[in-house]
Amino acid sequence: MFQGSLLDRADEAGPRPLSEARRTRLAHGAWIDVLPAWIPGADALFERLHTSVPWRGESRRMYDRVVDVPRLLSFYNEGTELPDPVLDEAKAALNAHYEEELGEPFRTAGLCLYRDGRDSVAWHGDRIGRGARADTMVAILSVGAPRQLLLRPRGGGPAIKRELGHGDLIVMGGSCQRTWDHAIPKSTRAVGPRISIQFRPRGVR
Ligand SMILES: O=C(O)CCC(=O)C(=O)O
Ligand SMILES: [Fe+2]
Repeated sequence: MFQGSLLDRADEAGPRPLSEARRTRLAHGAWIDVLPAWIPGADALFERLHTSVPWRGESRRMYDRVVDVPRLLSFYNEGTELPDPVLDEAKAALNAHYEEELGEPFRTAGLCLYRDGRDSVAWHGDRIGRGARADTMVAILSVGAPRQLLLRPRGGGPAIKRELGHGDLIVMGGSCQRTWDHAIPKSTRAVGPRISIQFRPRGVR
């Protein structure tokens, strides 16, 4: 389906079919699919997103203080144009592969920019919406510097770790958002910027 598409780059291997993603079943009905180096042209995509996305800082109330969220954000709701055609193609490919299992399409895209190792996301599940109650999927495309994604069962138990590298895809599925938490920890090493693109169905945040 990518023939002649924007994801094709003559100088690189073509995009890997999503059927090559490896599924790991986790406890409590959660699973992750991982497909390293999913998209070609990741360098150019990173550069375009880094410069053209209207990145915003956010602050959140934490107990009695207001603190800056340690990353920059940009959210593309359904019905709004994605910031890059490669993201439209990525979403279409994800829907072609996952929509039947998911029961609905991915519709929104949340983008995060981790400027360096001090940026992070704390332990959480995507439970603002339906992910708190129902099985769902969150598909994350990473570009830029590799960072660790940690996952741990909410009820306690050891964490698992996956390095998310340039062009990699991870899909969290099943009960993952309500029975597991995930985090991108800060890194004390010198790391360059990373952009993550999270595709979610309607009503999942
Ligand atoms: O940056 C990532 O890969 C994870 C981001 C995340 O968990 C979120 O925005 O909910
Ligand atoms: Fe998340």
